[in-house]
Amino acid sequence: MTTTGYSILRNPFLNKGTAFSVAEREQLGLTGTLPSQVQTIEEQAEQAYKQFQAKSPLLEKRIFLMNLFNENVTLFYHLMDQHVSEFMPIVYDPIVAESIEQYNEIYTNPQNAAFLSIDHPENIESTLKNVADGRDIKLVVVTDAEGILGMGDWGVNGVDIAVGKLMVYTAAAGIDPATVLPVSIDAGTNNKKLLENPLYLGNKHERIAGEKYLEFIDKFVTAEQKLFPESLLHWEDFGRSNAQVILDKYKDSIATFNDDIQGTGMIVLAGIFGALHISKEKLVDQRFLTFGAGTAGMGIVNQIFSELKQAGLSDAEARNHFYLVDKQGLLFDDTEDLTEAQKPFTRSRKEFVNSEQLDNLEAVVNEIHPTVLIGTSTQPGTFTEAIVKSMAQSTERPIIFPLSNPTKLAEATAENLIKWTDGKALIATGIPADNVTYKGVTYKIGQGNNALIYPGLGFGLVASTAKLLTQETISSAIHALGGLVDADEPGAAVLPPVSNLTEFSQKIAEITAQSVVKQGLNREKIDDPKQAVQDAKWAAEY
Ligand SMILES: NC(=O)c1ccc[n+]([C@@H]2O[C@H](COP(=O)([O-])OP(=O)(O)OC[C@H]3O[C@@H](n4cnc5c(N)ncnc54)[C@H](O)[C@@H]3O)[C@@H](O)[C@H]2O)c1
Ligand SMILES: O=C(O)C[C@H](O)C(=O)O
Ligand SMILES: [Mn+2]
Repeated sequence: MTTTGYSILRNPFLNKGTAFSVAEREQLGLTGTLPSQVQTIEEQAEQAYKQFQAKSPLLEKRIFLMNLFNENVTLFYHLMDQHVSEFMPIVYDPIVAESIEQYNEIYTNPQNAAFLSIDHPENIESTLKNVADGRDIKLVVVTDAEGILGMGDWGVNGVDIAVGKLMVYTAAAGIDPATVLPVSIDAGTNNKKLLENPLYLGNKHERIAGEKYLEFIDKFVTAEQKLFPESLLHWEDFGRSNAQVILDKYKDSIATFNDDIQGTGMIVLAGIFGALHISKEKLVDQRFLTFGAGTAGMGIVNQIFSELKQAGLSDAEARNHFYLVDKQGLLFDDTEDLTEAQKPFTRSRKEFVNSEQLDNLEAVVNEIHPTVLIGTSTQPGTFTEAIVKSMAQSTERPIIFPLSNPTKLAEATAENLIKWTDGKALIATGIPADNVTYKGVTYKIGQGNNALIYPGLGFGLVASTAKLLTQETISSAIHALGGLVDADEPGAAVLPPVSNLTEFSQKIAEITAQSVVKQGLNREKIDDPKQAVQDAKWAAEY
C-alpha cells in the first residue's frame, strides 16, 4: 500500500480529505492537493449531511452515501453513527434491493468487493489477495445471490447485499471496516432479464450447479481460511438448495454462520421472547405456523425447536408444536418435493379428517389455530384480513411476524395487523415500520430483521477469536436481545428499536464473547471477554 500523495487521497481507508492537518499534508506529500482550510470531522459530517438531505429519491441518497464510503470510510461511518435509524434503510434493506435491481445501470465502483468467477477457480486465491491488498481480514460476507432477499436470482448484482451487510456490521457493532471483505461468487445467473441485458456485468451464462459449484465453494473456503485464518465467514442469500448444505458442511470445522438460517432464527426467537414477555405467556404453550418453509422459515423452526428442547421437551413433543405451510399447503409426511430440512417437521394426515382441504394458509389457520404466525414466503399480502381475524378469534395475543423482504413482498403491513386484531397482535416486520396509532394507543413495531442480531454475534465471535459458533453461544445471544423489551409500556415493541442498535449490539457482542471463552473456543488467550470486545471496537474518528 503506497501511503503518500494522491494514493493516500484515493485510499478510502486512509483518506481524511480536508481534515488532513497542515503538518500531515507536508509529511504525506499532500501540500497543495487540497483547499487550504483544514476541517474537523464534525464540519465535514455536517457538510456531507446537508448534501445528503438535498438528494432525492432514496436511491440517490444511497448513491451519495456509497460515493462517500468509496472516498472516505471514516467520514461515512462518523455520519452513519449520527443518523443510524435514517441511514439503515438506505444503506441496507429495503433500498439495497433497488440498488441490486439497477446494479448495472448505476454501477460506478466495485466497493472493495472480491469478484470470484466460477469459470476461473484458479483465480480465487489471487483475487482474495488482490482485494485484501495487505489488510488483515477478520470478517468475510459472501453471497452467490441465488436468493437475494425474496427477489430470487440477481447474479453479480447481488454483491451489494454483502457490502450492505458489512456496513451494518461496522455501524452497529464497530468492527474495523479495514478488516472486512465482501465477496461475490458469480456462478452465472438464471435471471433471463439479466442475461439479456447488454449492460450486465456478471458472467453471461446460466447458473452452474451441482458438483462443479460445490467444488468451487470448497476451493473458496480453503483459500479464504488459508489467507485469513482468524476470520469469520458469513454466508448470505444463497439459494434454498445450497444454503443448508453448505452450512452443514463447514459449521463444525470453521468459524462460520449462515445469516438467513441462523441469524433469522435468532432474531425471530428473540422477538417471540419479547412478545411473550408482553403477553406473559410461555414458549411451550405456543403453536407455530411457518408460512414459507424455505431457508429462513426452517432456520426459525429449528431455532425454536432447539429452545423447546432446552426447556425439557423431547424431540417428538417439541416437533408437535410446528406446522409448516409451503407452496403445497400444509406439509405432510407424504407431500412431494419436501426438502431435507422440512422432513422432520411434517404432519401426519391421520391427525386430520379433512387433510385434502389443508392446501392453503386460510384452511390451515382455521384448522390448527396457531398462536404464532411467521411469514417467510416471499408472497405479498398473503396474511389476509380473514386469516388474521380468524387467528385473533382463537388467541388473545396473536404473534404475527410478516418477515418477507423487501417492502413489496411483505405478507402484511403492521398497520393492517393492528387494525384487524383491534390492537391485540404482537408484531415484527422484516423492514422498518412506522408507529401505528389506533384507538388512542401508539404501537411501536419491532424490526424482525437479522440485522438486529448478526452484527453483535459476528463481532463478538471476531473479538473473542472464536474457532466455532455453537448452539450454546447462539442461545445466549438470543436471550440477551429478547430480554431488552419494556413489556409494561402500552403499545411496546417486541424488539428494541434500531435507534439503540449500537447499544444492544455491544451487549450481544459481549455475551457472545463470554460464551466463546466459557467454552474454551477462543484461539488467542483471553482473560476478560468484555474487555476483548471493547479493545476490538473501532471508532469512526481520525
Ligand atoms: N426479516 C429477516 O430477517 C429475513 C431473513 C431472511 C429472509 N427473509 C425473507 O424471507 C423470505 C424468504 O427467504 P428465504 O431465504 O427463506 O427464501 P427461500 O426461497 O429459501 O424460501 C422461500 C419459501 O417460500 C416458499 N413459497 C413460495 N411461494 C409460496 C406460496 N405461494 N405459498 C407458500 N410458500 C411459498 C418457497 O417454496 C420456499 O420454501 C424473503 O422474502 C426474505 O427476504 C427475511
Ligand atoms: O437482508 C435482509 O434484510 C434480511 C434477510 O437477510 C433477507 O434475506 O431478507
Ligand atoms: Mn438475507
